[in-house]
Amino acid sequence: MRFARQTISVQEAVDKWLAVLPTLATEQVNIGEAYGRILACDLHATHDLPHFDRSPLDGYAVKAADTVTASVGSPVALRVIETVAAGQVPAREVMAGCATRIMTGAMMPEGADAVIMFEQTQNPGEQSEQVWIKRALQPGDNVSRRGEEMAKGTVIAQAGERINAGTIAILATFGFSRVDVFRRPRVGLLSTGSELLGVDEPLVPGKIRNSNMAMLSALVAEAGGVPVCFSGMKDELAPAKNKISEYMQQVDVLISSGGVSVGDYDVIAHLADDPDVELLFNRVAMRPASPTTSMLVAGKPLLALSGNPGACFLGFELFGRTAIRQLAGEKGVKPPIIQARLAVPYEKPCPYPRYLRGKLMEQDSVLLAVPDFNDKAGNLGTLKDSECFIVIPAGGSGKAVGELVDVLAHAAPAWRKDG
Ligand SMILES: Nc1nc2c(c(=O)[nH]1)N[C@H]1C(S)=C(S)[C@@H](COP(=O)(O)OP(=O)(O)OC[C@H]3O[C@@H](n4cnc5c(N)ncnc54)[C@H](O)[C@@H]3O)O[C@H]1N2
Ligand code: MOO
Ligand SMILES: [Mg+2]
Repeated sequence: MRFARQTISVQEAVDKWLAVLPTLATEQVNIGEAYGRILACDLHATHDLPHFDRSPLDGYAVKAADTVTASVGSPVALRVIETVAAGQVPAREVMAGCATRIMTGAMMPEGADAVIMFEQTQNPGEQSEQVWIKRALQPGDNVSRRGEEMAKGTVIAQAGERINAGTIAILATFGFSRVDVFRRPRVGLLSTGSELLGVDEPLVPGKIRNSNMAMLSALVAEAGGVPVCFSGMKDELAPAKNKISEYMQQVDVLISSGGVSVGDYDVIAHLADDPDVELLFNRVAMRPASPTTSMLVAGKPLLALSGNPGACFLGFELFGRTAIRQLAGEKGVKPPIIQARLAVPYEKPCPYPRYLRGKLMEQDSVLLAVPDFNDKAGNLGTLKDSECFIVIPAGGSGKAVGELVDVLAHAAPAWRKDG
């Protein structure tokens, strides 16, 4: 099994992997904790929006018919009968020849069918009993009608949507102080490698500090999962098998790093021979991260990423992030592929599509993809700068400068990052 591997495409592998993931239960949370969670049911408008006719301007509510002859040279005089602030209910009906002084957001008085802004009136002093209208209005001018934006019952958000600040505004408007969301997936993290030291341990010859575990924990949290960090495993098969079975009981999905290649001590690769393991794939047509493996262990999903930090990062973005988002109930989790022009040539031929980390930038209205040439799978210094993967197709001799390439964006572009 370790050596005889069947290679499948990234697309096939992602589909196979996502297909085995369960759907998680739902729970109710307060609106204050809903940001970033995934809605578990469709939400409908509980009332018309707005739910009363209102003024979108500071001005005067009038009968449009009273203003038909009004112009700058020949303004029309109306009698001001009342002032209405936002939050108040008008007391008086606007009759012919009258106007109500009205503020932005205030309820329209009966009888009025248009609003004129202060700037198009004359002598609009607060105490004035008369106002001169300098413009003719049509019925409905400058009035936000009841239900204009949404009618009661309209679907305002759908199950599977990630709740962002805009969703929160809608929830608040319609009085949803509690909301049904999917439970956050518990994501077990496991590193394999007898060479791994804790972050606070001193270096000794032949050993390295465990960076994948810390990186994956951050990536899992970023994707909306709850990272559950298990203690690292030595490259010893029998204890590794027991530990993996035990850990899997405690989480919705287990993500491991290392031990997936063909080395003598690659424990995850050996695991695939176990009778209660259903292997989904153990070789994907891509570089790096081709040995990325996934399997069901006693029915539970295990994503085994390769130990090389760059490959681990890419494997997480393609399979880990999508899995966490799908487990969390989100719809449309596959990263959209956009096209950009290659900013510099990439002329290395490759038997598999190569996923180059890079950045996106705009120059003269053209979207440019700028590869990171620190692309050895074992390198990690520039992972922090990665905004996207630039896909160089298999075969041929790479791509020339200016050629269109597929790009998978995975992080906020630099202009959206905090700080
Ligand atoms: N004969 C072959 N050898 C290798 C092949 C191959 O096809 N034939 N594939 C190579 C490729 S591609 C990759 S990727 C790696 C995959 O390695 P593993 O997933 O088995 O990972 P390890 O062997 O455990 O480690 C690889 C590398 O990464 C370092 N590492 C491991 N874990 C961590 C961690 N938690 N934090 C930081 N760095 C880590 C480890 O020390 C190794 O240097 O196999 C190639 N070999
Ligand atoms: O898949 Mo490996 O990460 O190319 O080194
Ligand atoms: Mg190995």
